Amino acid sequence: MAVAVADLKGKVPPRRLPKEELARTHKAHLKKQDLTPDAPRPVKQPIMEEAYPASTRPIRDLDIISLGELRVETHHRGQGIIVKVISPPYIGAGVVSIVEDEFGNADKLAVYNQGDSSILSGVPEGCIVAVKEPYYKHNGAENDYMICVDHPSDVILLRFTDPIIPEPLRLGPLLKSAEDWRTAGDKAFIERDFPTAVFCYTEALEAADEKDKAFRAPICAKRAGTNLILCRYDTAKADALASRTGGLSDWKAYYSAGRAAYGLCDYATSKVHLEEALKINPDGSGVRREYERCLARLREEEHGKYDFAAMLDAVSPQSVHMDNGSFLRATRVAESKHHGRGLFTTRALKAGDIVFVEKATLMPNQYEPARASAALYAMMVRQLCDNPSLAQTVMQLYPGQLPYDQDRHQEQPHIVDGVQVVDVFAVEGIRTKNCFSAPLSTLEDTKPSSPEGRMAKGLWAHASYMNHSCVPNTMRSFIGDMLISRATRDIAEGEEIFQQYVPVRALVDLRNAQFREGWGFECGCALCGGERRSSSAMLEKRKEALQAVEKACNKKQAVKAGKGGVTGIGIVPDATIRQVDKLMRQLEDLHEPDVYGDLMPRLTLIYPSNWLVEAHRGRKNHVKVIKYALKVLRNFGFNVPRGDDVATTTMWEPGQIFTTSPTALMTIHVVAALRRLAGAYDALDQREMAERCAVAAKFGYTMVTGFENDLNALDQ
Ligand SMILES: C[S@@+](CC[C@H](N)C(=O)[O-])C[C@H]1O[C@@H](n2cnc3c(N)ncnc32)[C@H](O)[C@@H]1O
Repeated sequence: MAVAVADLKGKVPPRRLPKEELARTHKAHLKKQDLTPDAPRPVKQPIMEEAYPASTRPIRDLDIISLGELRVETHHRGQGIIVKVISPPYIGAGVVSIVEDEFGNADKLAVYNQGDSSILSGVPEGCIVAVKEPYYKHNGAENDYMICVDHPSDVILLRFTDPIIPEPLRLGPLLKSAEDWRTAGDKAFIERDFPTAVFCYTEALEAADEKDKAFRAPICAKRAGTNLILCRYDTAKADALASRTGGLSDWKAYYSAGRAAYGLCDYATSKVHLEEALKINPDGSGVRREYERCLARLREEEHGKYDFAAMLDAVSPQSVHMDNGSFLRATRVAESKHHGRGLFTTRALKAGDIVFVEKATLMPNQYEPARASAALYAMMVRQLCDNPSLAQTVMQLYPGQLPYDQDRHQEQPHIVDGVQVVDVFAVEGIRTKNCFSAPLSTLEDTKPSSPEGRMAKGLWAHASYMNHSCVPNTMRSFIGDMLISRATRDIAEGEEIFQQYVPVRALVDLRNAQFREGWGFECGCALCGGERRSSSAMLEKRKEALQAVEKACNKKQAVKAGKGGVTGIGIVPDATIRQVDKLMRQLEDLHEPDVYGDLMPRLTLIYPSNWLVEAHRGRKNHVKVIKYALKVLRNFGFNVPRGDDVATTTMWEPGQIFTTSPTALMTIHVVAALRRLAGAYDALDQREMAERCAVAAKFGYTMVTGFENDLNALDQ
């Protein structure tokens, strides 16, 4: 009779599939395996409800148990297993292999989240691995269980000579000498099997005499080069420096170390190494080129000056990783009164100024919405395993609530048993709380013709310290993997800077539900704080009034208020316009003066006021276009003239709205409204006002797209 799985939790199963049956089924799976080399490997994203911490204990501190002692649905804290892999791998979202312990017990081992740079991404047959604090899982079918490894640092590839390996599993050295391992490494390198090459070079170094510098140095150099190819920059740098002999060829060691530091975006260190290389080899044109490139990055870091137009030219769907440095020095991380840490200015900034420009810490070139999140997660895990210094930066970011304590503020990389500890649940928490969606370029994305939703997901570690506000003082834009943050109003030195995590919903309760759900906070910005003072009866009335006015607008063609701002809606009957106007006035009356005053944004009114701009534009009623475009600006919280009289509306300076509106919300729709104003003033022969509005629109468009651009892009 089958035993209920729930009854087995925490117990050794009474029966497991015998080794022969495991091997037979595995073979059948292997036969069906699709080994198309370029097919994207599915990613097993962690389920946060099942979160458990990565092992942080060295294998030598754990009690080694046999497979026969594994208990179902249990994390074996304080225990570990050592097993030999006795089957080829089945490669899917993870790698499934059959393993055997020293007593001849066999089981299935599923290893997830190993990157391609690791030899364990394929868990080769014959290798001996230790699994630290394993989880033993019921696999669905009767008597079918599996050891599941989510955290990549929980499985360790043991060296064949490691004394921890029990006698029956010992193979003895596979190759006889350090020279043999070096040759095997060279062969693997030529075959482009880089993880195996690194493994063999490591074995060669372990087998070689510690004092034999002449033998060791070239192997270190080869391992450095291989690690550079694998983007394992920390070890590449260490290997490169270890390959120095004090001779003339040391320029190569410094050159490789410089390139590795460049790969880590540590341009100051890169410069130091490249200067050493140039001292030895002043004529090396490759080194000189690399050095010049490094100096250009340092200038960007120092001055924040970029050729954005050239960057835009360089970006393409195939090439999104820009060769640029990050300008971060106008901001710094400090404690925030809103939550944890925040970003603060180190100098006063003017509206429109660059606040910071940051190259993505990690951003995969994946713009398919269905794949973008998984691609970022997989990249984070892989790169963090491969580069401990990067792990140190990323693991300090806010991970949200995990069911266990996680040591985030590490002074040093957390390396145990020679590998960086990577907790995949913490990584996933960090991803969800800190990542941004990024179009290939914001400029392209503002064009009405650009396709919807083509966004990559990325992580910008510095920007991650920014807290949210619904009426923020900065806005972000993208060119490839570069994030550009600009001030939307004047910001004093030492002021906290905020951004909108997502475009905010008009109704205070709906948008806060989204913040609670996505990020676990209630927004305390001026707008949310103010709107919470409205009675719930008033909130309800506004909701109903908004629905009524939206319904009236949508009776005719909806205003396309999408990415490119508002686009035309053709000729709308007078009666509809009158009805929308009336409903909008009713909605306006539901905004209490003591909550909204003259300048607090009234987000529910933006859609109908935009609609009325377009409706009057369709009828060439320029006076009304001006009236409603001014309302759009007012509803975003900008300080603009009130009233219907066009004469009074010639008495204002559109360029100043960005400096006189302390709680305004800057969006592409503001640019669109300024543009409509320019068009209407022009049609009314008020050239100077038209020009001023056009200049203000262009200024706003710089904030939106990150750099100066022609407004005509909005018509494409
Ligand atoms: C990207 S992090 C921002 C940096 C974070 N404050 C820290 O200490 O690392 C996002 C998290 O910050 C918090 N947060 C952001 N904006 C907030 C706000 N306006 N009020 C309260 N908490 C906020 C939320 O917990 C959110 O999940």
